[in-house]
Amino acid sequence: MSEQSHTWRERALAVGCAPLVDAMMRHHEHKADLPALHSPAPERALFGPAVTMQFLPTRDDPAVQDRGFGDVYDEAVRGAEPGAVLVINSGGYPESSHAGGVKLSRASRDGLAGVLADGRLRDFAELADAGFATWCRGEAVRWGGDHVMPYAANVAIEVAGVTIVPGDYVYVDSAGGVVIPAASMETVLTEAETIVSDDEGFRAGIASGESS
Ligand SMILES: O=C([O-])CC(=O)C(=O)O
Ligand SMILES: [Mg+2]
Repeated sequence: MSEQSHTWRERALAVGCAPLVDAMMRHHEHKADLPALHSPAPERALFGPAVTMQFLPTRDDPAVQDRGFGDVYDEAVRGAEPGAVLVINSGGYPESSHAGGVKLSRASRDGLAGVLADGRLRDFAELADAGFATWCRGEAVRWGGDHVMPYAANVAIEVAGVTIVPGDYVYVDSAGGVVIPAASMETVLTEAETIVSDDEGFRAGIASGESS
């Protein structure tokens, strides 16, 4: 992870999700917040620059080629910095499995910060022991390859009604998530820190009876 990303990670974890969402809303008009998601290790927050895998509904004819998870994954992470976040869209089937412990063991090998999937994932017990953070729509037991297939790497994708482009910074914890354009990171973090310190002031005012 670059020095810059490392510093931003520390600062993002210190402020948490809601202040980051508030700060995004002060600087951008588009929706950037993600709803609360599921994780095999919910105490592990996820932060880092996005690489993307675009899933599509499965087709069984040669007009749309199923490239396989490994090929699309390798293309997505090629050149990514350690500490990147693999982001996967639903392909229209958020209840179907998009990957599991075996496919995602690549994220440990490549030093990713973790995975954000707008679909379900298999093997939560395995993923809980992996050295990265995982957030998704829930656990699946059934293979999902007859519903969705990985199609393209590092294109813009949609997750929970939010556009994510490669290089955006993604933050997810047990409260929910937020997607921050790289060019806005410094501004949004500084704003979020101001919101946290303002909130401390409001709380003190309420406790002392000075604030109505
Ligand atoms: O079989 C699948 O597609 C997903 C899975 O369980 C794994 O990657 O371990
Ligand atoms: Mg499995």
